[in-house]
Amino acid sequence: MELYEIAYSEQSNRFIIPENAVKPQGLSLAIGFFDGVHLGHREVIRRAVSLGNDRGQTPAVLTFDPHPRVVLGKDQYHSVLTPMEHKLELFAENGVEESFIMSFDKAFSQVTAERFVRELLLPLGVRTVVIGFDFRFGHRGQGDAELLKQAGEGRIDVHVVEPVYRDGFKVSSSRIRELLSEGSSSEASGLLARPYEVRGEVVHGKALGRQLGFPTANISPAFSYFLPKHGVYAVTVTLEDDEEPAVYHGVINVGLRPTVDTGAVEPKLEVHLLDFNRDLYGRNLKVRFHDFLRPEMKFGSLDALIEQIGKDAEAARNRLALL
Ligand SMILES: Cc1cc2nc3c(=O)[nH]c(=O)nc-3n(C[C@H](O)[C@H](O)[C@H](O)COP(=O)(O)O)c2cc1C
Ligand SMILES: Nc1ncnc2c1ncn2[C@@H]1O[C@H](COP(=O)(O)OP(=O)(O)O)[C@@H](O)[C@H]1O
Repeated sequence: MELYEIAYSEQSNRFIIPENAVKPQGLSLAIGFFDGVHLGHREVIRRAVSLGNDRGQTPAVLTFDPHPRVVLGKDQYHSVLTPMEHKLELFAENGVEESFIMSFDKAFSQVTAERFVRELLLPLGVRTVVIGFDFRFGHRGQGDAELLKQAGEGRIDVHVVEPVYRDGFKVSSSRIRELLSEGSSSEASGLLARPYEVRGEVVHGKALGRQLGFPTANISPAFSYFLPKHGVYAVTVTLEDDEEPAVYHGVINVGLRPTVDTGAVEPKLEVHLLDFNRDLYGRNLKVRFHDFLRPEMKFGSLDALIEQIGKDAEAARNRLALL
């Protein structure tokens, strides 16, 4: 998949479009923020890919970085379900051949919807656009499907994907956040069409884990992730830099470790891999959350904690055997 970065220059009052991004055969473009790349997003992307393939246009995605809410100051501590690097992988897996990352800053947020169409989409050679039912773009979100059609002057065929429902709920990034914060990780996986994933590097902890009989790799998240409800989960783990990445089974605790830490405010992610005994310091891990096993608790003694971790490991083993 090709990747292009697009910026809006406040100084010259125009979009900076890489020259090789413009393709004569035209683009079939899905536009959106796509946090989570969930079932609804996949439908938007799938439609752009299949229309592109039918029409001889290159299937492409245009997305924004960072999230508009962060730049516009509406959400200072915004956390994401899928950082850009992961989103791009999911786009490629779904048949996208070109991705455009529009750098979202204050200057771009002032650009009108008409100008976005005339000065970016048309010059890029966009012939087909697919958006979700609630997608808005341009200054103050004034752009919608109707405006896209008008500003495209008949040269852009616009498709709107209707909401996708699951179990009576509209699939959305906020529904997925809600499910994750309730510990409903397997329901969240259903909406994501994959288990929720967090990536990060293994850092040193208090070296207590080995003493307890359960070494735990402490993960420092590589991005500002939305974290699931504090508690214990059955997880699968891949070591990113392994030549032939194997999938390991494990059990993770996400939380403040009230038994061993007092007054911690930053949640920790600590994973114990089953049937595994290797040094992981400095390695990059991908952790996939399967079942929620139990909430985090404060134990009266380390022995009680150790006993419970043993049970958690067995529960994870049993759940993951069913995968
Ligand atoms: C499966 C699992 C479950 C855990 N559950 C809890 C818990 O309920 N309460 C708690 O205070 N700590 C819990 N912990 C965290 C342990 O207290 C922590 O991993 C241990 O103290 C090791 O610390 P270290 O990695 O800094 O050496 C859990 C850890 C694991 C691996
Ligand atoms: N089965 C395993 N699961 C997780 N980490 C393991 C495992 N076996 C060995 N390790 C290693 O042990 C480290 C964790 O040991 P621990 O005593 O909990 O120390 P700390 O939490 O201070 O890093 C991991 O970072 C990893 O390098």
